[in-house]
Amino acid sequence: MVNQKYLDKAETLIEALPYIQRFNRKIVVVKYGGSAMLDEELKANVIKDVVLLKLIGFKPIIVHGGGKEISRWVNKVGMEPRFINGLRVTDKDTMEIAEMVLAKVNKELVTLVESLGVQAVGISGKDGGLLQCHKKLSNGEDIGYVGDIEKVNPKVLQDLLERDFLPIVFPIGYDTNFDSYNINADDAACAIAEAVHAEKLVFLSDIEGVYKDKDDPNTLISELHVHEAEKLISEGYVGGGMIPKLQNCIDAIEEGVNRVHILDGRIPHSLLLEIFTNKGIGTAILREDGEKYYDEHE
Ligand SMILES: Nc1ncnc2c1ncn2[C@@H]1O[C@H](COP(=O)(O)OP(=O)(O)O)[C@@H](O)[C@H]1O
Ligand SMILES: CC(=O)N[C@@H](CCC(=O)OP(=O)(O)O)C(=O)O
Repeated sequence: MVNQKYLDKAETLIEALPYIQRFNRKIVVVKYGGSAMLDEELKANVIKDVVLLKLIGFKPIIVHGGGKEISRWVNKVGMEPRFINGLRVTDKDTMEIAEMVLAKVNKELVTLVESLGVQAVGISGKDGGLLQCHKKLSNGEDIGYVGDIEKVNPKVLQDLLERDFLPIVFPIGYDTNFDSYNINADDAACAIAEAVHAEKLVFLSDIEGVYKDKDDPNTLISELHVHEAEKLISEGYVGGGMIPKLQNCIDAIEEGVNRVHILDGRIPHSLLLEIFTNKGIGTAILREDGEKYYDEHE
């Protein structure tokens, strides 16, 4: 008699079959940032998940941040990190630090992927003219070299995917004068997902998902249609970094990305759990005609 433990394993693999079929050769953009980047074990788990997606035939692209690491280095040189509406005030020195730190983080991620036997190429938004931007103002205020993405040239990503590399992107771009700009990583992930017509965009965040009441973790919302997400923003149910994150989710859906998800990057393997099971973790943002699964089935 075969041990039940092994039968359960086989069952788990079979359960994943429809999801593997659905996403075969499809592009999945994973935004990786926040605290999940600071913990080495979590980082290794996230990278293993993405490598697994790649090896079973998905086409993942990682877009990463590293805001906390940038702040650490800004502090190290005796400066004080400053944010306005979730965006880093970026003077020339901060710009230099941000680019250096993100490039370092980028190569660490490339190394992790390569060590698992998958070929990765780390690039910034400057490479191949991927992210062209102009200065972004915050409510009319100049906050330095912060970029608003104007144009995405996805050719470099398409070429890398075509040749079976796993692209890993960090959010620095330039304007038409070739001045460097620091771009919010959520904005970069959203713009890239739209430009490559991703099937799915996943934000690995520092929180479970979107709460109806931002101070009450018992109010996690599993699924949101675009108009409901807009209402949460306009009626003040979401605040802080969740406002631009949710707005990016709405934009991605409106620009044709099929599924957008906010997941808790602190939960080990949250990415795999979301893609391969119907356990419904985090918050899914759905097109208006997208059927809600959990309301209807649970
Ligand atoms: N309704 C809400 N639901 C969830 N998070 C919220 C809500 N309103 C405000 N937030 C805040 O938004 C934060 C997530 O945005 P952000 O810090 O930019 O994420 P990350 O750094 O992971 O990209 C949460 O940690 C939380 O403090
Ligand atoms: C303009 C701006 O704020 N850029 C971000 C870029 C990194 C980022 O977004 O990192 P997380 O995703 O880890 O927050 C910053 O300097 O922190």
